[in-house]
Amino acid sequence: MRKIYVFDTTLRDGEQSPGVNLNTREKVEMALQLEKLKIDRMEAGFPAASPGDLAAVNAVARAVKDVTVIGLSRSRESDIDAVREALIGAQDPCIHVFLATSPIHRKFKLRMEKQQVLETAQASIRYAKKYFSKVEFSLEDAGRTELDFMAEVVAMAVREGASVVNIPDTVGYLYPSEYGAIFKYLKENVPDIEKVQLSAHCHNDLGMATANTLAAILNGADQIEGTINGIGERAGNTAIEEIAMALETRAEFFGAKTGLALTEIARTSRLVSKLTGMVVPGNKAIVGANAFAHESGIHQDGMLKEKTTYEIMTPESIGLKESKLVLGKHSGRHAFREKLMDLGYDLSEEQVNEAFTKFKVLADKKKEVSDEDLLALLEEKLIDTPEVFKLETIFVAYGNESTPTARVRIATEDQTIEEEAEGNGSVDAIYNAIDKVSGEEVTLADYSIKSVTHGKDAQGEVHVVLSQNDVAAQGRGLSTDILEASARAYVDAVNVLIEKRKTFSRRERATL
Ligand SMILES: CC(=O)SCCNC(=O)CCNC(=O)[C@H](O)C(C)(C)COP(=O)(O)OP(=O)(O)OC[C@H]1O[C@@H](n2cnc3c(N)ncnc32)[C@H](O)[C@@H]1OP(=O)(O)O
Ligand SMILES: CC(C)C(=O)C(=O)O
Ligand SMILES: [Mg+2]
Repeated sequence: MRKIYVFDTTLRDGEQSPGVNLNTREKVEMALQLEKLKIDRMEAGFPAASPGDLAAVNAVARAVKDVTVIGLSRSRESDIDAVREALIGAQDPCIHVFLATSPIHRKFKLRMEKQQVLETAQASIRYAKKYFSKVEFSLEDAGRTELDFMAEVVAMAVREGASVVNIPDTVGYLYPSEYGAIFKYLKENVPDIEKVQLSAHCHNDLGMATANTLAAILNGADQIEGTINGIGERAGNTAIEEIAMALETRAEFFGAKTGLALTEIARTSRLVSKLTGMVVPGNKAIVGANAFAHESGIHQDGMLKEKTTYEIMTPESIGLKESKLVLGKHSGRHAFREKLMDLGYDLSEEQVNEAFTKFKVLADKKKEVSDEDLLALLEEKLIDTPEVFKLETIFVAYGNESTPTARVRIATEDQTIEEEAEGNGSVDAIYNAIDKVSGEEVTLADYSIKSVTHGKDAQGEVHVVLSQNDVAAQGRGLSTDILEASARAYVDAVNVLIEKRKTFSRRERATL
């Protein structure tokens, strides 16, 4: 299998993303992660840009051990000197010199004729070769350069001893077959072309950076340049993770692979996003949050039966834990039942159907139904919580100069129990009395009350959350009297808690 060298320019072209500015510490942190990803070459910055960038490139050069560290330079001696200074201490230094070759850039930007471009590039490669054994030369805007002139410049770079010649589609203008054809043309028309590695460097202005880079590989490119998450100037650069996974997933088609440690992809992507502040879109290939998430019922059913029905690569292969089945309005019963099992609810067919109907009503109102939504849905008597305790009566004695006292009568399956207790307030007294009846040791984790109708006789709804060890349960009580609503909510939560405890121990037994 042919090896494709990976030239990462996250720290240089990636940093050219508007609004991104990495300090030395951040560049070093990223460089060390890129080293773990096992990229071959790393462009750490543009030392002539500022003293800060020069220092950052130097810090990276000294920090990484197993990667070639590269500094970018215009075709000017002063820029080359800046790279020399920046790469002091690098284990394997390389300089990247560039000059634009297209008619538009020659005429308007450089104000140079073809001959002048050729001579300037030649002089800079010669100067760079005095100090570096590895020199990469880029023909900026090669994509819009006349083929014969491009071949002339590439031939000169080969003669001058460049180790890599890069053919950038600087403005993301080309279509894959056109870009691929350039590599084929150079291979066939430039003498001694085998003495250099040919490199592909694409931008994503028309969304074709990945396709163009793959076309270059199919036509003999030895190296690809890109960034993690595809960040970079304007619409960004080729996303390295997309190339690596395309080659991996379609190895039989491309016959080439990178040497990347693929399981470091997700971690590297998260770090780049964190340090640059550039959020990865959910639908971004490979590293977007939805890249391994499935929402629709037919897909989820397929996934549950056989993952390869809807996944061409595994989340594990890029260092993620597992695929996600997201519950939403397009989901079906298979995924719904699976989720209930995950949450510890082993329900009958009839109960699942009842819960599923209510879930669809909720899913119509919400974009995504979370685990918490489902738990609330289930606890709202979607499963019949058996009433272990049934509140029959309460009596409360309260005076502002006496200790509140409550008496409750509660029925169980085979008896009726009455208990009395005092408390700091009326609700506290009621809850102490209920605790005496149930014998459960619980903590009141939350208590809230709201009126659900209007007027003086409004109904009050009390919501409580009780906890016991790792189990939490919610209860609701409704009454025109808030003390009764409080008592009902508490008894309801105790019943839910007892039922949940049973479910959890069933599940634990099942996993033993
Ligand atoms: C396609 C790419 O991504 S190329 C890399 C782009 N990255 C950057 O530009 C980031 C770093 N750049 C900078 O910090 C600044 O532009 C600097 C320090 C390099 C130069 O700043 P200044 O000297 O103020 O020049 P400025 O940026 O305004 O103009 C660029 C000059 O370089 C010239 N130039 C552009 N490319 C090259 C080149 N490859 N070789 C030689 N000269 C070049 C331009 O023609 C222009 O020259 P002029 O002043 O004679 O007209
Ligand atoms: C400096 C060069 C290689 C570049 O980034 C481009 O042409 O896009
Ligand atoms: Mg670029």
